[in-house]
Amino acid sequence: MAVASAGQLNLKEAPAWGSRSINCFEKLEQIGEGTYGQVYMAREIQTGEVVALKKIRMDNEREGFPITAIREIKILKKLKHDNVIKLKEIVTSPGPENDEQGISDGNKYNGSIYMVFEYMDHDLTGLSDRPGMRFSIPQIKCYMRQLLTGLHYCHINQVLHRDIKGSNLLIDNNGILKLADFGLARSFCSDQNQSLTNRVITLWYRPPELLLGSTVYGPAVDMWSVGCIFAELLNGKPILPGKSETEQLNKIYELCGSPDESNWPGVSKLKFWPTLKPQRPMRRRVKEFFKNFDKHALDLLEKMLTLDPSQRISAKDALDAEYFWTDPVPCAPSSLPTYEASHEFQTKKKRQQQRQQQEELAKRQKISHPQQHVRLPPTQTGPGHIPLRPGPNQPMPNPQPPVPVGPNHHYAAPRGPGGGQNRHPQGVRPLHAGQGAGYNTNRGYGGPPQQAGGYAAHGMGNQGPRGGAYGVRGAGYPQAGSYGGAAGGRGPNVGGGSRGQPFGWEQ
Ligand SMILES: Nc1ncnc2c1ncn2[C@@H]1O[C@H](COP(=O)(O)OP(=O)(O)OP(=O)(O)O)[C@@H](O)[C@H]1O
Repeated sequence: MAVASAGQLNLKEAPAWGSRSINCFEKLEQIGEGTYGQVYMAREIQTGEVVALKKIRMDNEREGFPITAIREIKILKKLKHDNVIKLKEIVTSPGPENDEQGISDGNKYNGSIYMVFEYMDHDLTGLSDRPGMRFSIPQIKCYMRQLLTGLHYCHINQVLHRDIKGSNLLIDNNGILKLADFGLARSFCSDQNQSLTNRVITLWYRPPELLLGSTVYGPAVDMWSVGCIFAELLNGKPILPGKSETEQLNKIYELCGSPDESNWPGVSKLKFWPTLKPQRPMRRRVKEFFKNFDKHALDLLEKMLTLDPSQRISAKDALDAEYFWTDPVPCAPSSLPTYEASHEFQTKKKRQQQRQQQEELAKRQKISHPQQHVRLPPTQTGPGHIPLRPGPNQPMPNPQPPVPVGPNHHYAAPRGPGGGQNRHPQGVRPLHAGQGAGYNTNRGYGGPPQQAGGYAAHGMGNQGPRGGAYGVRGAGYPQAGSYGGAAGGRGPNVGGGSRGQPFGWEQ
């Protein structure tokens, strides 16, 4: 697997704009709806190849072509890795287009522009939300390792993703996971304290340094999000589903303890410290909240959810963590089961329809408790396998739900070496407001409601640094147990990346 050396990217080179028309493709169905525009599954007429078309929304753009799209194209043209989505080409439509209802897309620039991507069968959120879906521990390890491998590649190529969340992690039916949606990504210089906006990353996955107003930062911001995804996979639902930035920080304090100058030197100098600092000292309770996670999973999680970004584990070091090297080791992607296509947009739509039907039924029956959406924790068996009977390590109900994630939440029980459990939600996207903060890492790399607070919500081979082979599947693990929490959908993109705005000034 290609791991590019630092400096390999030339982000200044203009992307090669496609000369082909959208008419070379036949749209099959809509699979995504983002701040950016719609995403369609489509077929290339000549070759029959199935692709994903992402339409670049122009209607909000007072300043011409959106800078986020320019960044995404430039960055994706240069990133070439099995765990990063491949941008195949750009195509244009000759004139204004109509949607399925025949309504004009309102594009004052007449033509539309589409990014053509390789098609991926699922996103992690859509896959997780499939009814009855449960991941196995080797499967979670497999996804986590691919996520870290792709992110490590981005970081050594001086690209920050800045919107890691389940719906931006695409998975195909060969078990390959790819990082997607580079609309908020930025190139960064590890040796310069460039100021970047702190209004990035979907709220639930946003690290404390950004919430506290830091504008000089680096790869550690993505590693916080990875920690949230990891815990969510093991936990069965999002771990920090804040509804506002203040609530988000409070949830972080409750879980990770209160930051202070002793555990995070410099924290009290951050812009929003005076208003958003913890109201009382709180102790770190990660181990307590997730006591059913196995030891190696917890060790790694602790290092990802480290408050001080300069002490947070890097993607490279995470790949070396014992977690990935103890049984059950990550399974090979090709050994994972295949699933019917599942994208967040579709699973959400299906859920909405189901809810409506249930509400109607309840109205008719004068009962008002429509069923909540439930996510299941991981199994302890092989990938994708649903045991018929719970095993001895069935997850125990948490006596006191640690993180305010929802009613009836049960955590999966610890299992043998290396186990975890999982599942998750989503968040909101920040608007780029403005600048960035410092990032002081000692490390090698240069080191969610959906909108809140005025933001627009809106290979494998995958070997880690140790290069080991995939191996053992975790056969014979006991089932992780039932998971009762309501998944609560994907959270607010509160303050996530600012996509729907004029962007020229955003960092
Ligand atoms: N290459 C692809 N293959 C299959 N599905 C895709 C692909 N790219 C995107 N999608 C689907 O479309 C959704 C939205 O895509 P993307 O995140 O790139 O758009 P966006 O406008 O930036 O959305 P958001 O504002 O939610 O981040 C994804 O979550 C995924 O379900």
